[in-house]
Amino acid sequence: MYRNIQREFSMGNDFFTEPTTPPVGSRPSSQRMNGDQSPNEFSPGLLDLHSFDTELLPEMPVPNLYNGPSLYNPVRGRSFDDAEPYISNKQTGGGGVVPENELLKSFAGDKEKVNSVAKIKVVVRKRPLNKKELAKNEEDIIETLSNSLVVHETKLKVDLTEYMEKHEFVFDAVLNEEVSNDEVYRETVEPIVPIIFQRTKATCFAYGQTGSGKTYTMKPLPLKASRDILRLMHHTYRNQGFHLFVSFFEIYGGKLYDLLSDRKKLCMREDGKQQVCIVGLQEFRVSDVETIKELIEKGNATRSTGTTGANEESSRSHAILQLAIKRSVDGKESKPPRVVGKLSFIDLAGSERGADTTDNDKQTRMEGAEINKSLLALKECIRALDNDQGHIPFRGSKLTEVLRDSFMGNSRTVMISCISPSSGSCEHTLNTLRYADRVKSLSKGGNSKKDVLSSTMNLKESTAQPLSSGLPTASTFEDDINDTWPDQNERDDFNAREDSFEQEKLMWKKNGKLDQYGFSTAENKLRKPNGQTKWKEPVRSDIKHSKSDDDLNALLQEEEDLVNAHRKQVEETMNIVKEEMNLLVEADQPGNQLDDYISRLTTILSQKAAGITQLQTRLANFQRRLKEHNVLVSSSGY
Ligand SMILES: Nc1ncnc2c1ncn2[C@@H]1O[C@H](COP(=O)(O)OP(=O)(O)OP(=O)(O)O)[C@@H](O)[C@H]1O
Repeated sequence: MYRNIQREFSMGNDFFTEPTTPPVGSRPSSQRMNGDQSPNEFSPGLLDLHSFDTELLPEMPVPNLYNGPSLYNPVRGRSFDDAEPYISNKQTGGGGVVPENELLKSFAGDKEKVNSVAKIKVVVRKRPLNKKELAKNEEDIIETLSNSLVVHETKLKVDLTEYMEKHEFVFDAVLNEEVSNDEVYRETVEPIVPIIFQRTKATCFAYGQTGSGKTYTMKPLPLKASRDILRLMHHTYRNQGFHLFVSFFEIYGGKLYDLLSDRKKLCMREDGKQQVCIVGLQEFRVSDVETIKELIEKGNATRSTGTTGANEESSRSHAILQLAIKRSVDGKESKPPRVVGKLSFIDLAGSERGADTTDNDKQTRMEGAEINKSLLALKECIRALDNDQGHIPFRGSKLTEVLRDSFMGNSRTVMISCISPSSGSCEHTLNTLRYADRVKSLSKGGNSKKDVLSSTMNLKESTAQPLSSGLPTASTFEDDINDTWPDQNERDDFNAREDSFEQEKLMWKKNGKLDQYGFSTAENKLRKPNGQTKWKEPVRSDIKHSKSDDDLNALLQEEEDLVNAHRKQVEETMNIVKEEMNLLVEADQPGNQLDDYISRLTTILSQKAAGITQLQTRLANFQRRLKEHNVLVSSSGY
């Protein structure tokens, strides 16, 4: 009776009203991966923080890419050294032919279609079995259909015989192992490219266990998106003062590092208007694809990697690549351009880091804890946004703090859940799919509250960037600090610490060796939890990180624990019920032993009661904690 458990989730039919690409089909995986293939494509991805000026632009016309011949030549053979931060506004030459891009074309002149792009889209991508998995005779347990998939989990009965449990999930799209990166782009990012010219911020992130294909999936996306963005800028929006900016940074162990500036440590600050700024982040103004490619390659090469049992090239950091579209005010280059829209790509660290770190050192375990915290907080933020919750728990982690403005207002989110097909990864795969499912099931499409939030938050760009200077945001943020930090001592203190940090970095460069993670040893000492950083984070009177943040983190963790305990209890109950069924069958047999029946039934009932009581206690404790923090408004409110 309980051999097959089917979980069904309804699919939000709210994504594209008229998909221009046919649903990507799937077959049982006959095709296997020929070893660990390295993508022959470059770059991974990343994110941004400058809010944008909602009043800057009138309603923009929806782009029509196909007016006139292409002047855009993506390859210009420019070396990275030529790419100064803030590259001058050279038009590209050449006569490359713009390939047909059906989806972008379909947006032309149809604002309704722009609005119809759902707020949240959840896509699953299954990779092929790799060499190691094949060598271990691991099986492909994922059966994919057009927008659903079934996980075939092998389980053991009490008598140790095997049985199959099926878990079925439905998402906006399911991409099987035969789907190319081009198709992934068409399904995920391409639909949102045109709307970032419409004062929209969009975020695309990949989630999944180590080695599931996040980097492989994310790498090509920013470049493909840049191509389409430049195409729009060079045709539809030609001579309209639009510029494309690229930045690339990572969050490692809760700290920010600039991947385009020698892993320079960055500070994230929030001003009184709750606008988030990254102090010192280099932004490069770009006008051709080749330069973007070089920047992305440089960032990827700088990204932290470490070795784990699951994936030797495993990434321990969240990498955030942002493409910002800015526009000069009144088309005049003398004034700093303002952000119109932004597309952020986030290649998240492996989702199971905590579980994978038992054999590693303390620092690795701490990294795992930090990663888990941020993934949990990310889910909570998406959930809160779609639940119309007044309070969005951005401060649950550095990742969500940094993403804050990308989730506010007229935003779009695309989540790509990457999964391994192998039987050995079944548990992690189910966790990934449950995470994706929770994000999806919370998505309701339109959400008026978010728009209310955006207008009340007064989203304005806080880090004006001088068009002519080519300077990164650091210098301009100083002005912002001077404006918003009334206390001169605090400002001096902050500046002194920044100077000291820069000097120390020079010394590391001179003397230091890089450690296995690509960090200098000196930098590691700075980061070590026991040694504590040599200076504290700049203290701002209007930033309250302290207790409320800790409380929030603890609550988020408790909630996750409760859900896990519930899941475990359901599984245990099912096992017990199976045992009961067997007992009843035996009781019907002639000559059964009454004593045996009574004693086994007693045990079974006690087990059931104990499980329920345990869960009730945990639930009551959690409800009490929520009430203490004024989170729970009704018994079903959270
Ligand atoms: N769809 C795919 N087709 C072919 N090869 C793939 C695919 N997805 C992943 N791979 C290969 O699997 C290996 C692991 O992928 P990848 O590095 O992208 O994993 P990851 O999820 O980013 O891992 P980590 O979290 O540790 O960084 C790589 O060798 C990659 O080339």
